[in-house]
Amino acid sequence: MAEAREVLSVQGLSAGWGPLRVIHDLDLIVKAGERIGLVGLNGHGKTTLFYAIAGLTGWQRGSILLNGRQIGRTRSQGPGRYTHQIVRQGLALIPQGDEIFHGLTVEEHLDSGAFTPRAWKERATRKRRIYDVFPPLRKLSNTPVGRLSGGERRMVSIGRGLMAEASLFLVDEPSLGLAPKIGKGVLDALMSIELSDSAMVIAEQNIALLEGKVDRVIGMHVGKLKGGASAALMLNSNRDL
Ligand SMILES: Nc1ncnc2c1ncn2[C@@H]1O[C@H](COP(=O)(O)OP(=O)(O)OP(=O)(O)O)[C@@H](O)[C@H]1O
Repeated sequence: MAEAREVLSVQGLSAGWGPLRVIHDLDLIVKAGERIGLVGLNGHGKTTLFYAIAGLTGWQRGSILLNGRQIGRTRSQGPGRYTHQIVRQGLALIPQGDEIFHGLTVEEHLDSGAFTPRAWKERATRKRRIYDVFPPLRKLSNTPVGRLSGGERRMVSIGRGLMAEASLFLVDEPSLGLAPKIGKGVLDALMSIELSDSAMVIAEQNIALLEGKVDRVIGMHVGKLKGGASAALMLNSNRDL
C-alpha cells in the first residue's frame, strides 16, 4: 500500500510571544487520515504550537509545510499577516472556548464556516454531516446561539470549523469548561468524523479522553514534543509534583 501523504511537516520550529520563547526547535509530521492527541499541562505550549502553524504567534522561525507548501515564516512576519493564505491552503483552527456571535442562529454559524466557494456550494451536505456528528444541533438550527447551553455552543463552534474545506483540523481543548459527560460526548463526536484525506490534531489536558481513541498521543512539555506512551507517563508524573 502507498505511504499516506504528509499533510503537515514541521521542522525546527521555534515560536513565542515578544521575548518569550514557548516552542523550542520542534519537529512534527502528521499524515493524511491520522487523528493525533496532543496532551500537556496548562501553559506548556499546545495553543502556541497551533497558533504558530496558523501564523498567529508574535514570532516564529523554522519550516512548516502544509500539503507540501511552505507556510512557515520568519521572525518579523507579524501575527496574522499570512493567516488568510494559510487557511486557504487547507488549515482549520478551532480555537479554545466558544468564539461565536450570540445573535446568529446555529445554521448561520455553520454557513459562516463554509467560506471557500466549493464549501459554500456544498454547504447543505456539509451541514447534514455536522448534524450527524452533533445530533442535538439539528433541532436547534434556527435558534440563536446565545440561547444554547455551554455544550451546545461548543458543538456549534467546532461544527463551524468542520464546515471548512480543510485538510488539517487543529482542535484546541474541545472539552475545556464542559461537564465531564458533555466533554466526553464532544470528544466522541470528534472521533466519529471520517477524515479520509485530511488529518486532525486534538489538544487536550485530559489524556483519558484520548487514549485508545486516537492513532497517536504526543505529549507536550515545556515547548517540546514527547511521543507515545511517554506522554501519559509524563503527564502522570507531572500531576504528582
Ligand atoms: N497571546 C499571547 N500573548 C502572550 N503570551 C502568550 C499568549 N498565548 C500564550 N502565551 C504564553 O505562552 C505560554 C504557553 O501558553 P499556551 O497557551 O501555548 O499553553 P497551552 O499548553 O496551550 O496551555 P492552555 O491549556 O492554557 O492553553 C504561556 O506562558 C502563556 O502565558
